[in-house]
Amino acid sequence: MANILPQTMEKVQHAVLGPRGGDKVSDLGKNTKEMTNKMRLTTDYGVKQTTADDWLKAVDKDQAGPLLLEDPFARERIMRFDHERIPERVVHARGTGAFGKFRVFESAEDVTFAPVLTDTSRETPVFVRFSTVLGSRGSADTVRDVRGFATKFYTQEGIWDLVGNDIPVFFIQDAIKFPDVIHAGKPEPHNEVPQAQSAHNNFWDFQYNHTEATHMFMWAMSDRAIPRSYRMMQGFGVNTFTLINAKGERHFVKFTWTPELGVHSLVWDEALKLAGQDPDFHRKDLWEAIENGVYPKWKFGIQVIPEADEHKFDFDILDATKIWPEDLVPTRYIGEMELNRNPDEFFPQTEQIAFCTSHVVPGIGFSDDPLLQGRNFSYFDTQISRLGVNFQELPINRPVCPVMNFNRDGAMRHTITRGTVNYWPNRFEICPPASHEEGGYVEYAQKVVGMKARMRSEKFKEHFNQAQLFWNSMSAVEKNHIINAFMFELDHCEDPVVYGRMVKRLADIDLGLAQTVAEMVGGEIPKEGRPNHGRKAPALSQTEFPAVKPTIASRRIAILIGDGYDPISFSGAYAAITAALAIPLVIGTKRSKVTSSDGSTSVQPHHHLEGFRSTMVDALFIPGGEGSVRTLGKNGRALHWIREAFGHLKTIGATGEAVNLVNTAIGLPEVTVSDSGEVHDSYGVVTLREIKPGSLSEAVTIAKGAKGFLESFFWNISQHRNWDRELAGLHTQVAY
Ligand code: HEM
Repeated sequence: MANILPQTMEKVQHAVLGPRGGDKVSDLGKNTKEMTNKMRLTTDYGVKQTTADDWLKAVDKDQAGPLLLEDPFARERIMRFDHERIPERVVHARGTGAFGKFRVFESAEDVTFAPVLTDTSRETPVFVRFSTVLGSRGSADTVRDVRGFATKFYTQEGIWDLVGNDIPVFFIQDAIKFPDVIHAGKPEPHNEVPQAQSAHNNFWDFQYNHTEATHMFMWAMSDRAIPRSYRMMQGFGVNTFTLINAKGERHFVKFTWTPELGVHSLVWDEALKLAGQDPDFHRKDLWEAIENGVYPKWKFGIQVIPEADEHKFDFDILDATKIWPEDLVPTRYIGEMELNRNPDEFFPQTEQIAFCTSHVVPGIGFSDDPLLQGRNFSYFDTQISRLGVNFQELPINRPVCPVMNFNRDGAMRHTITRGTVNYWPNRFEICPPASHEEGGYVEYAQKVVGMKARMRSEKFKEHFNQAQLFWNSMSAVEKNHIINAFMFELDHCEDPVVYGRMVKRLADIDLGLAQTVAEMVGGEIPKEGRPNHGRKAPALSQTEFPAVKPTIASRRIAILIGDGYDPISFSGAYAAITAALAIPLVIGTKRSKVTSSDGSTSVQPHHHLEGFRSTMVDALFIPGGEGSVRTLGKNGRALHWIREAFGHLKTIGATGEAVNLVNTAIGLPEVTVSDSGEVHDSYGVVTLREIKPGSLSEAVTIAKGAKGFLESFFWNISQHRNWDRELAGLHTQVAY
């Protein structure tokens, strides 16, 4: 293969195609309108209308008459509305997205010539869509499911779509199985139940019968499947792609996103409740963070294997049910992405965005991964039925670089191309193919040999080693959560054949796991299992991914108050929470004004106790004040807030009289509280009985071993959840 010089290529392209704007937002500006009160209502064909309320009728002032079909305005409104819906995505139907930017801080030119991965001075606009897989468009955000993490890079060389998930492996090795795995997971065909759930017979029947899914279902039962936020998930390209460098050498590659805020999850009871209490929880969370200027960021990493090393591993590196363990192939972090702008309108942006794994730019290529190759066919094909053959012309999908070719016509064609020819070769030499040097995409000259046969290479047949590796690498808490997930899921399978077999399958991973689950779900308790190799791998447990630096930024912190609250603690905590870029949410016994103990101040709460729930916040603070605490103590919902936050392992802070309230509500001897001017931290319950001037200062440093009340409270919140509480079994002793 000839050498390719990216800089030359870029210069030639500029000369041939003209200057190019890298700014997707200004590109979208061509199609964006503002609505103002200066404008007047018109039909779609531009004629001003005098009413938006009355259909033209045969009518007089005493009698209603029939509507007249002749009214073009009314007909336009109704017919236009009748056709508003388009098919939802066949998978990943529910999602949300945001704009942002991507930049490499370390050039990967040793392995690729793609400027998006080598040019450190370049900022590439992106749009990211996060999603669940199984649920329909109107389903809930917090269900147990894989999350999609799809990134559209608007590069100067064309669109690169990196269509990944928050889990690095997949259920199947060969794309031909995709309809089966999705049918088995979606609602069952006879009654369309259950919605957005894997907890049913068909899902688990398939998992048992299809052993290559074993590794993936372990991930799907882990905390990865119930993220706290899209902002706190890793992303993985999953499939094996290739990178080609300027010398024409090829490397295999896997792509990874790692969040700056750390990888964090909900707890299952919270996820279950949120699905009903706030089905848009993740959607709102991303929106709120961006609106508040707390922009989520991810490091971009690559794992790279030289072509010559393809067969050096005991697994096939083209098998999407396998990870490349980091001790064998370390991740090299080379870039960073920030999401910093919410869409203007959901439908033409987040809904109409269309990702295709087949969209890659020069310097990036495919591998023979049999899942990826099927995906490369499927995405383009599905966009044709969802959006139409001209889907790439839609504003959100069109590249920021020039597009020119002989594709023509089709439903909803927008582009008007002047000239007399629509074919190549033509006598004018219009729109010739680009040469290599001009940036034309050149397939890597890969030698292909083989028989034409429906088979996979030998290493694809091993299905359990990495499922064991994953289980062995989990922390004690994560193992508990996986056990509980199986207990829940298999309890929802009514067919004893399904749960009985699944328990046997678990013995292929770990006998103790299988026995514990079997006892709970009612399957026969296995006596022996497949020997566990005992190996562990770094970077599989999400405890390996704390936030880059301890922070409470963007965390929601509820402050519970009633009339008679202590104004000093209240305002001290409120100011410090705000200064730390977290979100204070005042939850009152009512939403009308609540007055402080000395009558000096009053505050209008954001919500009242019934309207909002502890599930929607990360932590709880209750200031003292005799009257407030007395009222809260008699309010069952307030007590439930405290107990539920405790059960969900959240940090709880209390000062003054509220210390006793918290102590009584939790009611466990193991959880102790402050009885003086000393701050006390017991299992993440942070209390201070006596408030002195300066006890709650606004400037808080978040660091381990903090002594002050807010320091200790914030440090606990920055750790996400109090796992010691769970390890001591305390969370299960409180009713919530
Ligand atoms: C490595 C495994 C896979 C991953 C990581 C993955 C990821 C994703 C993601 C993130 C989306 C949502 C895109 C969006 O937000 O618009 C999606 C949609 C979709 N995926 Fe996959 N997928 C995988 C496997 C497959 C396979 C094997 C097929 C078919 C052979 C497939 C077909 C589809 C289809 C048809 C859609 C809907 C696209 C649309 O309507 O816009 N996926 N996938």
